[in-house]
Amino acid sequence: MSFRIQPTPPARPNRCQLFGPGSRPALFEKMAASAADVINLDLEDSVAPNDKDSARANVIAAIGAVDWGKKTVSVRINGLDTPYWYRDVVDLLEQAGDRLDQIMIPKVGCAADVYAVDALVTAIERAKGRTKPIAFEVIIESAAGISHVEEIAASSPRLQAMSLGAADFAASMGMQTTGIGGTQQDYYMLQGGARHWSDPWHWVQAAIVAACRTHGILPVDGPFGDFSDDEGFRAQARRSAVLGMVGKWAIHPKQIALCNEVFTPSAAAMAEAREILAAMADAKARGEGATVYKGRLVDIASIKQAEVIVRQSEMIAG
Ligand SMILES: CC(C)(COP(=O)(O)OP(=O)(O)OC[C@H]1O[C@@H](n2cnc3c(N)ncnc32)[C@H](O)[C@@H]1OP(=O)(O)O)[C@@H](O)C(=O)NCCC(=O)NCCSC(=O)C[C@H](O)C(=O)O
Ligand SMILES: [Mg+2]
Repeated sequence: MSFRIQPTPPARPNRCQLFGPGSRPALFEKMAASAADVINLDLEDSVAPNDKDSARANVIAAIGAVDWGKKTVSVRINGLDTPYWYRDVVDLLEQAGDRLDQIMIPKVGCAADVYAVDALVTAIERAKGRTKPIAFEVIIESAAGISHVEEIAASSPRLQAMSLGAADFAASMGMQTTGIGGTQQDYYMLQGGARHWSDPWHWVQAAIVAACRTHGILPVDGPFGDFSDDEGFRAQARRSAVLGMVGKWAIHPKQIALCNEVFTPSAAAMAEAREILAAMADAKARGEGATVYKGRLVDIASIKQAEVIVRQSEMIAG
């Protein structure tokens, strides 16, 4: 146990991050009208190289023109291994108005990647007199990224969220799959001739959650490619929520309600959390640190567990 108090992550809903290509401006109003908490306007991998300049211009215009309501507005810039990223940052910071909340940095491999973007953003903010600091979110989607996940989580006070990008991650790791997240047919164990599927994303998600929780960052699950498979999405999202992730990406509007369903504590979960808090308040009044709730042990750690559910629910309710 450390004497340091675990930092609290940003208190904003992040159940669903809806992506849309910057090269499809016809989608922007639909994204704004959706029930997603975070909007990710993409300049990176959903935009073809010939469309990079026009996509950037579309996004800058839309940030000011569209009514985004209370959503967090984030733009995914191009990777630091491309010739596009510096122009993304310069044009966004110089031309987009204050409605821009966040920049998403893809394919982060080490803390210095975030430092480089931070230096450029800081210089432009000062030069242009921008008073609202731009927040960062990063994607862990490479072998280097997961190897350096803890230093990345500690890399900048601007950093608010960290996502797993399962597609690029799989490619970087040389994983034998073309699926984006979810069950992998060949990842199973045999017992008595029966196949038991395991979760190849589990270890990387757990590493991301631990790094995020250590540094007060929101851990987020990335894309689930098969947007026709609602049950597959739910299963993946539920596993992520149990591991401590606060939300997931939607790459199609069909997935927004699924995200919100899984990452909003249910009425039953809330009722149980409140009952545990009440049981522990009674125990405290009796001078006890532990008691029995529905036939099982609850103690002072149970208060913290119940408070996670209550805080999530209250924050979402606003
Ligand atoms: C996946 C899509 C290309 C599908 O587009 P489309 O064929 O137009 O879908 P539908 O015809 O089924 O659309 C039905 C209606 O919904 C609207 N729509 C579609 N997409 C969106 C959206 N993203 N936001 C809001 N509204 C949307 C359509 O206009 C239809 O509306 P209507 O006609 O009025 O009924 C497309 O969804 C898409 O481009 N999705 C986002 C792709 C993206 O951004 N990808 C990047 C993130 S994933 C990634 O990069 C991998 C990651 O980095 C990793 O490494 O893992
Ligand atoms: Mg990617």
